[in-house]
Amino acid sequence: MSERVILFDTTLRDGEQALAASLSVNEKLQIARALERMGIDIIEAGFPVSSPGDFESVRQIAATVKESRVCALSRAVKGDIDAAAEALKVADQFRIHTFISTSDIHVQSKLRRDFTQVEQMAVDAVRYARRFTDDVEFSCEDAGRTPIDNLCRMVESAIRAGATTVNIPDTVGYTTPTEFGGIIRTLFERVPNIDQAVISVHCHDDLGLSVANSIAAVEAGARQVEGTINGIGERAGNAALEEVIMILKTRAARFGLEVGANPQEIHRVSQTISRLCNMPIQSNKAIVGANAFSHSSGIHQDGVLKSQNTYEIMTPESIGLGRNNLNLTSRSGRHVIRHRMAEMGYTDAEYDLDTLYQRFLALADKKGQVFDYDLEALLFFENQREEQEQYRINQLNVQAGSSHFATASVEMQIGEETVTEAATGNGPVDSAYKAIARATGRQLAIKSYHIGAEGGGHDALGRVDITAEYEGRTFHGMGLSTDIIESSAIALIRVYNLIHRQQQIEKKKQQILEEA
Ligand SMILES: CC(=O)SCCNC(=O)CCNC(=O)[C@H](O)C(C)(C)COP(=O)(O)OP(=O)(O)OC[C@H]1O[C@@H](n2cnc3c(N)ncnc32)[C@H](O)[C@@H]1OP(=O)(O)O
Ligand SMILES: CC(C)C(=O)C(=O)O
Ligand SMILES: [Mg+2]
Repeated sequence: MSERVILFDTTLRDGEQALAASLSVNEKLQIARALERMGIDIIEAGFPVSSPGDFESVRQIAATVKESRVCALSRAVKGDIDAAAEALKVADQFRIHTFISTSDIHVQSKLRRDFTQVEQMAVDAVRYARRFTDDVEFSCEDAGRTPIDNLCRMVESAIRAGATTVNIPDTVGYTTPTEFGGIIRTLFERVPNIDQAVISVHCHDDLGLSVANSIAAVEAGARQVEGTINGIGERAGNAALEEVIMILKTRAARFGLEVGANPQEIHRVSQTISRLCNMPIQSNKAIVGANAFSHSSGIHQDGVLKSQNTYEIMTPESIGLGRNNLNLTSRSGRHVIRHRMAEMGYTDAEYDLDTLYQRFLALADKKGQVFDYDLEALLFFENQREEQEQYRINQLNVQAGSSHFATASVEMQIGEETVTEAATGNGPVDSAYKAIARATGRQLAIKSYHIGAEGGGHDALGRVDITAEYEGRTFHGMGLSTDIIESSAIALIRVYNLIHRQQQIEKKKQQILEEA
């Protein structure tokens, strides 16, 4: 049997570090479940010591995800490791990932210590983490700029202390493929106990080389690759895992390495993450960009018509595109909806068929044909609704024309109370937002507002993404509807509910502190 490359996804940790607004617990759970369905080996769910919200999402992911191993990050600090272990302990098996910098610049300027002290901190942290689990990963932060003698010394010490995976990050995306592959090769040549741990890599994209560096490392013997879906992450991002997967699959004959993930899930996972993270995908992005499988020029089109492999090294079907040939309309029944959901990987337990079907019919009546992404959008909103208990819109009416102010009236449910308000504004969205703000009694600063379309053609769903600031924190809300004003209102209500939930979490934390 061939060797295996372990896939480690850090979308929920490194990826989330780069978002304008943090994800809610439910959004993180939805992403974790999509990654699990895709067959990712290790899911880094967060950095529990960093906030009560992150702690709670790691805890819930550890309690829910069964097929992938859940991991959490900690500095080489006891309190961080305690928080990670506490959040993860609901799972039967879990990984603690602890790290500390090894490069001269980080050791001296950031940690303000010498290398020997840092080495001792790493050893202590790994030993301490091993008290909670036998799966401990240690990362040498900024390994790409670390003098090779120090790197070899740190890797050897971490393994001796009990690290079962040692990760070599190119934290600032500084190295080139030949250089980075050379570092991994040197570790294999010089570290005497290296065969007692899996060697992992974690590359950043500052010079656009993260995937190339990861592949060079695999060629040199690394057997875990860390990355994120769509390459999101700190600054220019992390290695895009979908690219790593498709390189190892498409060029399987060259690498001869097994990868567990199901590539047919790639398109959907990528779309889900882009939508929830409010991170659009550039159209020419490899594998998941809108143009990745389209052919524009005559000579190419002629070639593809004669034989697809003239210009396609992989098929769109291989990443889960274009598998649906059953039209979904208001004449469709529950069986086909269930069939499509199962094809997309959703189990019956993950949604309520009757509720989804009723919402599907309402959409099909408005829109005609309904596509897979519409079903996913409906499910996404069903999940959001479950969370949205504090603020709800009962009715929203807007009047707008070219010659006068727009007027909006809204009836809202705020907890147990029904509140009615009205406002005028510069346009329909402005007036609706003012009426909603009056009803809630909370003023937000809207920092960005984007309208887009989900799906193609004039009957696409209108999608609105907003970011809004409240008391120094940024929140992201997304709304989808056939009516763009409704989408705008849904996005805003989502933000109000996120603020409410954040305040509940803070309150709970305060209570725990007071009781302690
Ligand atoms: C390369 C990476 O992606 S690393 C992960 C980055 N992710 C994040 O930082 C997101 C989560 N971070 C946080 O929530 C906060 O930064 C916390 C909770 C971890 C720490 O917050 P604070 O205690 O306020 O410290 P702050 O972030 O300002 O500074 C970091 C401190 O940790 C130290 N530190 C940094 N990395 C490590 C490490 N791996 N091990 C031990 N100490 C470390 C720094 O030297 C600094 O210490 P100092 O206060 O003695 O100077
Ligand atoms: C915490 C480590 C693995 C990291 O994200 C990095 O070095 O980029
Ligand atoms: Mg990183």
